[in-house]
Amino acid sequence: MRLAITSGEPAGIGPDLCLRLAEQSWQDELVVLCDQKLLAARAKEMGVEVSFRRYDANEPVRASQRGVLTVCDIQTRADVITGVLNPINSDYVIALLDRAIAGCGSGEFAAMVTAPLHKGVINEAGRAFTGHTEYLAEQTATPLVVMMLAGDTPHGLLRVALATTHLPLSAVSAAITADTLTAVLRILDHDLRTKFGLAAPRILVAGLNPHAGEGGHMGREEIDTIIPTLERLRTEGMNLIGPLPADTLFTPRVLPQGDAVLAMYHDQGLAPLKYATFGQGINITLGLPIIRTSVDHGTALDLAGRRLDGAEPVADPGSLYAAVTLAAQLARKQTQ
Ligand SMILES: NC(=O)c1ccc[n+]([C@@H]2O[C@H](COP(=O)([O-])OP(=O)(O)OC[C@H]3O[C@@H](n4cnc5c(N)ncnc54)[C@H](O)[C@@H]3O)[C@@H](O)[C@H]2O)c1
Ligand SMILES: N[C@H](C(=O)O)[C@H](O)COP(=O)(O)O
Repeated sequence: MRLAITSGEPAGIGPDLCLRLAEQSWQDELVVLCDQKLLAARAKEMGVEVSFRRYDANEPVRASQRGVLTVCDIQTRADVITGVLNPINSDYVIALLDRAIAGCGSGEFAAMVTAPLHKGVINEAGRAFTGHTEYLAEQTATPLVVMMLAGDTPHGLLRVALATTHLPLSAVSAAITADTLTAVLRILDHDLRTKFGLAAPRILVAGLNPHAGEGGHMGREEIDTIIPTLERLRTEGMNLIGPLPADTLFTPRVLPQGDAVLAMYHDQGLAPLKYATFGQGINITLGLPIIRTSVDHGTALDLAGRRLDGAEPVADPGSLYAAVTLAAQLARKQTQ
């Protein structure tokens, strides 16, 4: 298998983590999409010993050797200062994504894995951009996709999908309609079956309001939208539990009752997930025609370029390793 790894924001930890993929060998060919000059400079800064092999799409797919990084060289638009954002390089970040999406679409790559980018600096460069998830949906002409993050906790694997993604909190209620909730739950149920092999996935659905609305006394979204939608989808055979009060949903007694949680908005679901799994979890876009996984963290500008000599904390590559491993598993499953 050949997997594309986009290195993300050049001033952040994406290039550092990509370099650290070469700390082990991989069964698959990992092709890092990055400016090779930037990787060489960052390796020097971090004290990493690695050699680079230029990617050639016409060569046969090969396993990745420890100590060697295969690089699809795409040049930054301006010199990179580690830890310092530069809007001029936003086009470069987008070019990495476009190259990976095109390669996944043509079959050149079996999957894409994304290192973190910085949404703010891309907007500052004049491009409306809310995240990989939404960009991938747009670029693959997919009307709706679902963001799901997952990671191991002491109580078992936790999967959290989101009914809404990157939007202001003030816009969340209006975004939760019967139609969108229905579409999100259909994608989640379908992909839990097909991608994760769950024959009858049990989905714990969070309410939106405190105490799931307290019978309508603390908000009506549960009564007006969520409950009727869940009832309708249950008649189609979906195993849906809820709406449950979100504050006690993420507790060891409730979580084992489901295979995944559907949270109504970003921080409702991701705050408990990251509390339990940060640095080791993965992000996957469900409902896409291509396979895309990602890390569970952002650009961590404060950690970029740190030397690996143990003198100070460095970015943990665990989540990128987990995202690559999952992408390869899903790609393999798809070809079986
Ligand atoms: N997949 C992605 O592209 C992705 C995911 C999350 C956030 N972001 C973006 O990243 C930017 C910065 O976001 P933020 O500051 O909210 O979150 P962040 O994850 O970059 O940083 C939050 C904290 O976690 C630490 N941290 C992050 N990754 C780490 C790692 N691998 N190992 C050890 N510590 C780590 C940071 O040093 C910081 O203290 C924003 O633009 C955000 O939108 C991108
Ligand atoms: N919501 C994600 C998180 O908090 O980890 C993150 O912002 C990444 O989103 P995209 O994969 O859509 O860029």
